[in-house]
Amino acid sequence: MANTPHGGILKDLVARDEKISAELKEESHSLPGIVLTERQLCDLELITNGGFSPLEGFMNERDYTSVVETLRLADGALFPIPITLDVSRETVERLSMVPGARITLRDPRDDEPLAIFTVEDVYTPDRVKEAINVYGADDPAHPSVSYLRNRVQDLYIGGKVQAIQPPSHFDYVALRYTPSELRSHFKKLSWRKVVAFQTRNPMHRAHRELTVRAARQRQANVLIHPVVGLTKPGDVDHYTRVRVYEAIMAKYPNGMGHLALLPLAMRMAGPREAVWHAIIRKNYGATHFIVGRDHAGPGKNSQGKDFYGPYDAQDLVTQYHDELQIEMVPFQQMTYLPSTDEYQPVDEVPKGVQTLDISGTELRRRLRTGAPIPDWFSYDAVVKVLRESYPPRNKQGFVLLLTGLHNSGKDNIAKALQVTLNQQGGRSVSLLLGETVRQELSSELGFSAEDRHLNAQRIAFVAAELTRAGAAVIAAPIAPHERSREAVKDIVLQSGGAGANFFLVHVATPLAHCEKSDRRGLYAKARRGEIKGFTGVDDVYETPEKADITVDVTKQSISEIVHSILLLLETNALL
Ligand SMILES: Nc1ncnc2c1ncn2[C@@H]1O[C@H](COP(=O)(O)OS(=O)(=O)O)[C@@H](OP(=O)(O)O)[C@H]1O
Repeated sequence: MANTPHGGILKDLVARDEKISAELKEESHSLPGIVLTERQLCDLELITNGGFSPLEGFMNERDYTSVVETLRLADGALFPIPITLDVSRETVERLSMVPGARITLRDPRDDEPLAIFTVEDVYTPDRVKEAINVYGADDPAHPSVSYLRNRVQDLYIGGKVQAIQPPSHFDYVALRYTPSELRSHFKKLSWRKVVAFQTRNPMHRAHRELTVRAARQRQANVLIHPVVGLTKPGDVDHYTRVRVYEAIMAKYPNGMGHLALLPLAMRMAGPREAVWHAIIRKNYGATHFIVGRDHAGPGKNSQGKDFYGPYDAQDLVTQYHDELQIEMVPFQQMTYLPSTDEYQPVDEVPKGVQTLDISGTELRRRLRTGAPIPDWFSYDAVVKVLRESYPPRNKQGFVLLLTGLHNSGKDNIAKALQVTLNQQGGRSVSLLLGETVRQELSSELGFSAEDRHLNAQRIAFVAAELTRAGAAVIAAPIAPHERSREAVKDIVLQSGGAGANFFLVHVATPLAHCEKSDRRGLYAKARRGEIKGFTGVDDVYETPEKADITVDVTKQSISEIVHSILLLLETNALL
């Protein structure tokens, strides 16, 4: 038997409105619409599937103020996190959002109408109070306070929603359960007690041991219920995590555990968030809920101290225990005992018995360097998934941007490097010579500063896509402007995936040499005025301010230069 939903009734608005969804959809086409943010989309999904029961919409001013001040809705029901729909003043005016107005809420990914919202009120939130009461401090080091200050729009609109359809998902569809679906699943399997485990991190053996132990002690089953909506910036992406969870489910005793994904936008609100998580798990039918040490903690504040005490979350959940009607299971820190090859709660290990642990930082280091991760810590299948997503440096992609004057030798260095890297093997090597790019990608561009910048950005786009797939990219445009070279670096580092690396090589061969040895005669043509705006003749080449390495073919042979670039890669552990 699944647990009773919070407030007694599961507010499955999708099921409630199913009979009129076709009419609602028809109506939505003629209504003004707003495109939701990613966070609002996650919130709407949980409002309409019943995960946020007893909510039936976004909070009006009375509920919002009451939640911020007392952790309760205006009718007294416990609900610790404000669920609000923020819009700009301009939108409120443009769409005439007055009480009674109906508005279509649209999916930001495909513009599909998801719900119709009826405006109850429009109000100005007290952001400072919201930050202090909900997150504990008006400190922008807290990701939700920073979000509140920088991303949240001026006004909140309160009101109920009618569901047209749930947001569509194309990833891990079979693992996405609504509260009703999960409840049916528990019923089908005759699960009476279910211990839910919240996580936003990859799971290893210690997590498996602690959840199995929690379930055995209570003769319950386990629901692994990870968040795949929005988590803390910098977390492991959910694609990787779900593959990890799938791998670890196979390690549970037969029939004990079930994996379901939760499309929640976390707020990292520590104690209040733990109470909220308990309510959500109750709505999904769980009878027990594991609350961690520093549960949903955002890390350090701007003074370098933790935002919340390690047990604040457990204390607050305990405080509301009677109302919550879900049993809190305090997270037990598990540690490995090599002498008996088993895990035990840290506080139950007899004095003098050796224990082993690997910290998160150490694990990341081992993944980065390819160092072994022992069997006692994790499972081969889990490590394999993590290694695929976080390849060690010698498998990561990189971009070498060779910049220099025409005929500076950059093309010859690039080609020689390509051959040398191909000889080493292990990565596919791509060469983006200036002239090739001009022919294949930028044939309509000229040599104005703007066109050169655009050309550089196209190179960066291609290079980032290739590095993300683990390739070595050698790009050799003239790239005469600092701004363009910086742009290439930014694009590669931002879009090139977790392990993108960028190096700037300045081929600083003096102009006189470039010109004298130019067998194609381009400099001569430029001097005669037959080519206008030629770099080094009548157009500027800005010397790079921060090259990783500077080379010059009048001082070194091509093979010496290639060797020094290989040493640069070697020093960075990329070879
Ligand atoms: N006005 C002018 N200035 C500079 N270069 C010129 C110009 N017109 C044509 N070319 C030839 O175009 C080749 C490719 O230039 P790039 O795309 O590398 O230049 S840039 O990075 O966009 O500045 C470049 O060849 P490489 O230096 O061999 O790549 C030049 O030969």
